[in-house]
Amino acid sequence: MSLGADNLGIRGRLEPLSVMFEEGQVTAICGPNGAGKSTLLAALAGLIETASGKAVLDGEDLKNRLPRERAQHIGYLPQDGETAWDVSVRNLVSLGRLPYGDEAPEMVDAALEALGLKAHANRPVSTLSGGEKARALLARVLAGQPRWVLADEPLAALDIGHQQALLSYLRQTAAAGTGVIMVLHDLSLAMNHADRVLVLDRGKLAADGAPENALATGVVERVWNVSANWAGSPGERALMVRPPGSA
Ligand SMILES: Nc1ncnc2c1ncn2[C@@H]1O[C@H](COP(=O)(O)OP(=O)(O)OP(=O)(O)O)[C@@H](O)[C@H]1O
Repeated sequence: MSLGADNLGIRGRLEPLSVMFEEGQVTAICGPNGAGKSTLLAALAGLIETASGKAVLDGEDLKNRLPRERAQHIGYLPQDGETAWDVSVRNLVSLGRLPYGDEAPEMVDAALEALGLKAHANRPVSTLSGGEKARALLARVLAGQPRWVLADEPLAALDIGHQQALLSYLRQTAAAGTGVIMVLHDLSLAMNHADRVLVLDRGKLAADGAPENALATGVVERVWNVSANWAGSPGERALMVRPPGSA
């Protein structure tokens, strides 16, 4: 059971790269703005036409899978996700069951619970705050119980309490065998919560490995062009970034 990129390239956005992801792992994709993180994630979900190579699911070209089958395996949360209709939160989350053609209320309830949305279930999505809406969109993905969760900056709009709750839920999901791949800008969260980190820089893979290696100070300084060092101990690291020109 695997998902990966086989010499996958997107002209002008991502140099051809080959990488395999493992189920049961939480992988963070990091890198500066424009590095190609969203492009890679969308290509792994089969949503972008590739210039070279392919996305591969269980050894087979993802293009050969029917869209419905693809959606059953891969749950994709885009950056700045939008909702097409102003439905209730519960109905939005139920849409995550579409690939299965059922409403599986117990899975919808579990997703609402996991994202702390039970109290909001009957509210129209248009009345939610930015962070609540981000959680509702992620709950829709989780309600489908995909084997792969591909989430583009799922934590960006969340307060620190909801960030931690979501990270621990994703960790549990991974422990149950799901592959979690997420784009993260917060390098401390990636360092403390990912099993593996991919660093992209200007469309190329700059580092790939355990967080302590892939996000080593030298990599951070070179790729993000900042002066930085890690404080704290493993699992509780914080990135200290110094302003340009300071000693
Ligand atoms: N639809 C598109 N057509 C052409 N170029 C695009 C398109 N979307 C993104 N790009 C370009 O591809 C490159 C990679 O973009 P991508 O969105 O993957 O970066 P990112 O690492 O996710 O950045 P950010 O951190 O800003 O979200 C950028 O130079 C971007 O301008």
